[in-house]
Amino acid sequence: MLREERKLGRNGFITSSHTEMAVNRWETCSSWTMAASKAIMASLTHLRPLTCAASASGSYPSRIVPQPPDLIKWVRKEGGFVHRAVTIAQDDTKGLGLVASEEIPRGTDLIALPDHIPLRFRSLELDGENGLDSALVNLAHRVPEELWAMRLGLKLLQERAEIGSFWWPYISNLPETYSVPIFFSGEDIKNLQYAPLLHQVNKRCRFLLDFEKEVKHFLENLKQDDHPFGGQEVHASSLGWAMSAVSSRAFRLYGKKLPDGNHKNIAMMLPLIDMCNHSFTPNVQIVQEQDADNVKMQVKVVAETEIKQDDPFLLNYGCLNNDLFLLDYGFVIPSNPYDCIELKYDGALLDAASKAAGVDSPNFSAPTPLQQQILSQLNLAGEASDLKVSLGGREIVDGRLLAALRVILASNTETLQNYDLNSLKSLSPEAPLGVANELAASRTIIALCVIALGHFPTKIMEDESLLNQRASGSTELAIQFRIQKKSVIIDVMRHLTRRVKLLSSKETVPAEG
Ligand SMILES: C[S@@+](CC[C@H](N)C(=O)[O-])C[C@H]1O[C@@H](n2cnc3c(N)ncnc32)[C@H](O)[C@@H]1O
Repeated sequence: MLREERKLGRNGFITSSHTEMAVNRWETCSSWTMAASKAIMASLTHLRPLTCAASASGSYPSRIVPQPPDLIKWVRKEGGFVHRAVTIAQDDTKGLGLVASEEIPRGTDLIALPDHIPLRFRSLELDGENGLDSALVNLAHRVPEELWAMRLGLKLLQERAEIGSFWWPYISNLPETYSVPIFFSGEDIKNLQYAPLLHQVNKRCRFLLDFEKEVKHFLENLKQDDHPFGGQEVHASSLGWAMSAVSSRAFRLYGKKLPDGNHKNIAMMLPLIDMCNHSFTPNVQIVQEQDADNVKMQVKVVAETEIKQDDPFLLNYGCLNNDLFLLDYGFVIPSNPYDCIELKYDGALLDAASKAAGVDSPNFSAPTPLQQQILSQLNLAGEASDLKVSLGGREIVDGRLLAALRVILASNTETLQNYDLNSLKSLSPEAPLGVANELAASRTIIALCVIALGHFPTKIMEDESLLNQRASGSTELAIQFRIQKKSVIIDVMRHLTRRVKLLSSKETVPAEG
């Protein structure tokens, strides 16, 4: 069957091949914090459509078509259930969202989507090689697993291109543009000031630019009938649009039960349900119901609390740090309790921090065999070591980093003979290796924070005054992101300063002879 195709026009589907590679040097961060001290950044910015005005600060991206069909009506027409109190409304800062038009008791079913409404990549799930999808399946297999959003994105692009697609009423309601950093200008990527995120953005841009070439080459040799996008070219910008649409809206739900009893995770886009915005204190949740044969599945949204009239319906997208919120969803959460900064465990750096904290000749660079053995158990030494550690988040200090600091700063290594790894990793009020050791470890972390802050080229006050000037949406987002990173560091310093004060008051003054 020859399928009718819709032109992949406008937004994200620019036919220009002028993909610019913004090459920047990352000069502000030394290797200890950063995976890449000189990151080459590829930016998709010049593929962004001129009409695009997405930003996190109140101007909303338009939808794919100016007046898309009524999504609620469509879901009902297709056999889904939508509670009469569910309405779509504009939020001040979050784009469109779902709002309650009347009070709703806890436990009420709000939306139910039958099995055929979610948009998923079924032939990929089956690993099928059949029919019209085979070219698409083949392309999807070239996408690394960690970029699962691009796999489903290929299916979304195909449906977007096809006139008469079942999902057109849903797709036409999708935002035309996304505020994720792959679409930032090179300058705004630099404005993030945080190399681990730059590294991720760079990786995604590189992937999209390379994948564009791979897709083009693959499609060149296909017959028109087998072409997944109706003969149309696909560019990095359209691939980026699709990847962002999926990463910011898709859910990974239970799929088929595997022979080992576990369920396969299946990514799917849930029309209407994906209009719910995020909160760490949600009032609705997603419930999945499988039929008896485990073949068909219904996805529901249920009120988790009582919901007042005019309240938004809010889902928790996950306990994520701001790197993931920005990369996948294009927004940053102020005072996010899960935000953290990433550091590399590095002996020379920790020696420097310890010295700055007043420790005499610390030996992070030359641990004793017993210390080395404990570092290996912490996975901070040895062949398969993982040197990424973090500050901030729920843990405040990464347990592995804390344990390593305590162990290396132990003045009497005999105290290590009967160590308990769990108590060494815990920032409980106890000082597992004594008060003096705890003080040295806490002060070293404070010094580490000072060094980390010093690597940001601007101070929070300067950032705040930049925010008060008129900036574009992506510049604002980048500045908000880096303010939050610096705030995480300051919060860790505050926490440890309080700890030092408390410990100092407990420290016994040695009696003079
Ligand atoms: C699943 S969609 C929710 C519906 C979306 N607001 C819309 O207009 O279609 C996720 C997107 O909503 C926005 N969003 C959701 N929760 C947010 C929040 N707490 N703060 C800012 N933006 C949010 C972000 O643009 C995010 O990528």
